[in-house]
Amino acid sequence: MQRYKVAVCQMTIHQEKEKNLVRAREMIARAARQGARLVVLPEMFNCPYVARLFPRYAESYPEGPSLQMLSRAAREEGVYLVGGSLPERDGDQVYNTSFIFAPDGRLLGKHRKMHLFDVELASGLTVKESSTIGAGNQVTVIPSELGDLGVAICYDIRFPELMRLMVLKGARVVVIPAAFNMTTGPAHWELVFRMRAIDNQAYFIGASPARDPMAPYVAYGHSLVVDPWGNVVSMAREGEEIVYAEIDLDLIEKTRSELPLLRHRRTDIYALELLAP
Ligand SMILES: NC(=O)CCC(=O)C(=O)O
Repeated sequence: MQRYKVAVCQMTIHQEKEKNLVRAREMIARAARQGARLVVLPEMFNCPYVARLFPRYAESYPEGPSLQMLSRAAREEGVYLVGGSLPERDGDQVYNTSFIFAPDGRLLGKHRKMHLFDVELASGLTVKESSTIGAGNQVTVIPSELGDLGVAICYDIRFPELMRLMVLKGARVVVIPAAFNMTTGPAHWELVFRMRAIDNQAYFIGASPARDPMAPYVAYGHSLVVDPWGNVVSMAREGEEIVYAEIDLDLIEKTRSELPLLRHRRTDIYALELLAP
């Protein structure tokens, strides 16, 4: 499929998990009715973005209610679904994980956030994801008829090595469930998505929660789709909404043939090496 519609669901996240599942399900249905083939939810879509709460909301695959809902929604609506992320329990460990489903409800793959957001910003914002969750160690690229999908989570986008590894593994559309905040969002959100798209000549899609000024962590919003030339094709404002964009896979080839950055890399001089399996 060379052209298709993507829908990015910028949903408000509530304390109650059940409310989040109902809202996500409604938005997926609405996106499908508008003709979206790929639907994307934000980071930690089923729980507030508060590290100490992650274990309480954590679920295991396949029985977790959020995971059941995602699989069923993908099947009932006939869409590819990047289910944002949620706290995933695996034995004693919890991860910040994105699960990706096919239109028949099958799990296509998952990405565990690789770079944990542990920061103390001068604005007063302190986050320590590593206090409750573990880091993933896999580069995630999912073959699909929509063009191979690279998936990473929020802070992961700041690491150009990971983005480039995904693209070298074939990713043409990179999907990033995310939740930048009111300090880093205005400064870096749009820039970093545009820059990664320009570097890699691929589509970059960022899905944020809607901004809730009363939340313990205030998300920036501004979910967006950036094309391989670095143009912002579509961008949300701060409130709850679904933004749509057309993905045109031919534009990737066109951009790469006009400006062959990937071919012009001096791999005789430097290398990017994947050390983990
Ligand atoms: N949830 C996150 O990883 C936040 C990352 C972030 O805000 C950033 O600036 O990077």
